[in-house]
Amino acid sequence: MPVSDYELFQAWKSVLALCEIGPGQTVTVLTSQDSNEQTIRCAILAVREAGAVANRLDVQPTNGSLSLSRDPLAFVGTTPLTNNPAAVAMLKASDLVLDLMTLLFSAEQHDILEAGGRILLAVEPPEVLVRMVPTLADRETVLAASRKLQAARSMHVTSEAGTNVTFALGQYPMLEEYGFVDKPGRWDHWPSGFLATWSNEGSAQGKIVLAPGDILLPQKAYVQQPITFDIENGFVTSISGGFEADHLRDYMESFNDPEVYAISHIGWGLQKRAHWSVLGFYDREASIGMDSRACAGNFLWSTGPNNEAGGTRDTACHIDIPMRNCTVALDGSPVVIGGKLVEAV
Ligand SMILES: O=c1ccc(O)c[nH]1
Repeated sequence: MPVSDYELFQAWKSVLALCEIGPGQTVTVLTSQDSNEQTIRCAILAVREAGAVANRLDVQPTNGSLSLSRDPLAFVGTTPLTNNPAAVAMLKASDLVLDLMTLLFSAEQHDILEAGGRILLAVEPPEVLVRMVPTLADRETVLAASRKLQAARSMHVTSEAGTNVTFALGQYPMLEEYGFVDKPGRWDHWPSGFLATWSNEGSAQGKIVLAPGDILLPQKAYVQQPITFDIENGFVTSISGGFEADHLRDYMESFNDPEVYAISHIGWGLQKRAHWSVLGFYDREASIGMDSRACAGNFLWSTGPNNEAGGTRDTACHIDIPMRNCTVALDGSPVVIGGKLVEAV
């Protein structure tokens, strides 16, 4: 169901205020062929309303003939900024980049952030953006959880379906996603509301069992039958189950890259305005599935790259797997029990 330009304009206004955008600053809206026209229009209006310079950089799409999925997060690493120094220079010269295209997991995103830039990704449909406009309370929730994760040296995840996996922690930074970029060098994603990190290299050990209703992204599917992942020394060593396991294996094997089986970010959802059921109401290509990634109480793990965290793995294949009904414990202390957040007392 659509939202009006007025609603989306107001949402962008509040996001830009949280990003502390004002007169004297320059914002570049980065777009490509799949960018949403209403989002572009309302973002630029809101930037001008804030008194900042509004530029638009439209880049040519890439990877279309390489990726087996049209989801922008299905094939990561190379982007229209790869080997495009003129475009990177413009974005580095901007105080804020509104990424309506998807740079996530690219070396160029890293370069721009390293140079002190700020990047806010926003590619979900306008009504999803409006429903989950970020708030200062979202930031407090994510940062409070992050303080616990930063202090932890191990994460243990279990479920009645049979998941029993451990991760050593401490080698990599936090991925704190609360929907706005309030300081130089920061990337964030609107909508979001979840926390993650990467497990220490080679440390993930155990088994993850998907139960019916757990989600595969970019497949945008609720699994209907169990899928079992054996995990040894930080890599998935086997994927077993029925048709969905075969389909996932076939897709990952198509990259012909052993790094696709590496464990990527691990964490849990904190956003109470995100809902598990949303995926079932959207066409596969209409959304990238942020409700599934952010909904409060999920255990979100993933496979593939760790360059986002300063690691060396930059495989193009990234699978995000949000799970229900898990118990997530940090050094033995649970933050999620049976798929429900442990509310801070
Ligand atoms: O916001 C995101 C989206 C996808 C992902 O893998 C991480 N963070």
